[in-house]
Amino acid sequence: MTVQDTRQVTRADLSKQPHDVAAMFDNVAEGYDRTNAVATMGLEKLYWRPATLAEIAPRKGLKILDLAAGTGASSINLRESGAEVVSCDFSVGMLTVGKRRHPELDLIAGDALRLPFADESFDVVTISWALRNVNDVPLALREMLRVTRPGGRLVVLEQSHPTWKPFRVVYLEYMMRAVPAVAKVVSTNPEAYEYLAESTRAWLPQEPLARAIEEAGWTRVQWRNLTGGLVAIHRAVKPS
Ligand SMILES: C[S@@+](CC[C@H](N)C(=O)[O-])C[C@H]1O[C@@H](n2cnc3c(N)ncnc32)[C@H](O)[C@@H]1O
Repeated sequence: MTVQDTRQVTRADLSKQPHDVAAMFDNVAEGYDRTNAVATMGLEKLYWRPATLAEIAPRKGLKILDLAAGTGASSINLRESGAEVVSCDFSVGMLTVGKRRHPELDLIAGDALRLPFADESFDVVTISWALRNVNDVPLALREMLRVTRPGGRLVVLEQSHPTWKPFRVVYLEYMMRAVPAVAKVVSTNPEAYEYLAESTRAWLPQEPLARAIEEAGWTRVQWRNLTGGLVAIHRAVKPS
């Protein structure tokens, strides 16, 4: 075992090394759902997740992959619709908490860059607050395309860039810098929230992300801004 293997990784950096990202989420797993609720001032539960659910339009008969599903917070409502839901993540810590909170979920350990699923296995693939964390976004988008059936859909929920410039500057330059301070009060691992803020500031705005999705082979790419672009939902279809 190397020194690298034994150290406690409390946060990843913008190179998003998979080992560091997984270890960071292992460390925040227990408090993840609570910190999310506080840091988003309830918007996550009240608005952003329901809006994403509406885009996915889950129903009985659909087979849905919730990629990077973490503690299952993004999967549970999908499952309640009667759809068949597979939740995949590479943080065993997040999956362990997810299994304890939602024993009914079908949780599978796997890497977004090398999905453990056959081609064309799913009707819909969705990924919430996680595409930003992979270190090869085009490869992740191609992997999601591979496991989706022709005509199947992609739905991505992600932090984004506010559309009104004055607010964008305040949000990205000031409010994002306050996230670690809030996390110090509500999280046992505030360093991870420094990463959240940095990765949000460095993340692709709406249009470049739409282009990246298209370049990966998806068609009919569209997006919808929520709360002035604080988050955005991108959707696309796999060519038939
Ligand atoms: C911010 S959490 C989001 C969890 C969940 N989707 C939600 O909406 O609450 C990001 C998740 O992405 C996972 N993740 C990041 N990169 C990944 C990868 N390459 N493969 C699988 N999971 C990954 C992390 O382990 C973490 O659980």
